[in-house]
Amino acid sequence: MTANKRIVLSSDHAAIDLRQAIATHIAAHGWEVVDIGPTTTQSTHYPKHGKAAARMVASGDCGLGIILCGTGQGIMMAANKVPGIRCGVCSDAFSARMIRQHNDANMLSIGARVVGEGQALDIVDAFLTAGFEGGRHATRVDMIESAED
Ligand SMILES: O=C(CO)[C@H](O)[C@H](O)COP(=O)(O)O
Repeated sequence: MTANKRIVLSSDHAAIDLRQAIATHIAAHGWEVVDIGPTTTQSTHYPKHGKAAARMVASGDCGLGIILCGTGQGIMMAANKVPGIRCGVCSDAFSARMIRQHNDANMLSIGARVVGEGQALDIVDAFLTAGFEGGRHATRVDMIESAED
């Protein structure tokens, strides 16, 4: 669990409807949603949306972030270029729980062309209710965060 209950959401054009469904769902569960768009299905470029959301998490403005594109892959790659971001793509709830418990992920990426709304909401719930376990996993996360060799 994170103390900062502000969560940033963003996507590209492929995931507008699913992003809005997720925003409604998590707002109903006590999260302060910061939805930075976009709001239309006009074609756009996922890297700028992924990086914008990632910067809000990296700065501490938001405790967590959820980002989406068609597969979840491209926007995840862009977010992970921002220092301090650990973002995983998940298509199942088990993985979403584990990226919090073992990897201390601070962002979740979902593919709107991969999973349906019900599955996506299960993934989001798993991500938001799990907490980092620390211990041996902290050693490994520190290794991720250390300078590349
Ligand atoms: O999944 C994505 C990136 O990983 C994008 O959503 C996808 O590439 C967009 O494709 P298109 O411009 O054909 O809608």
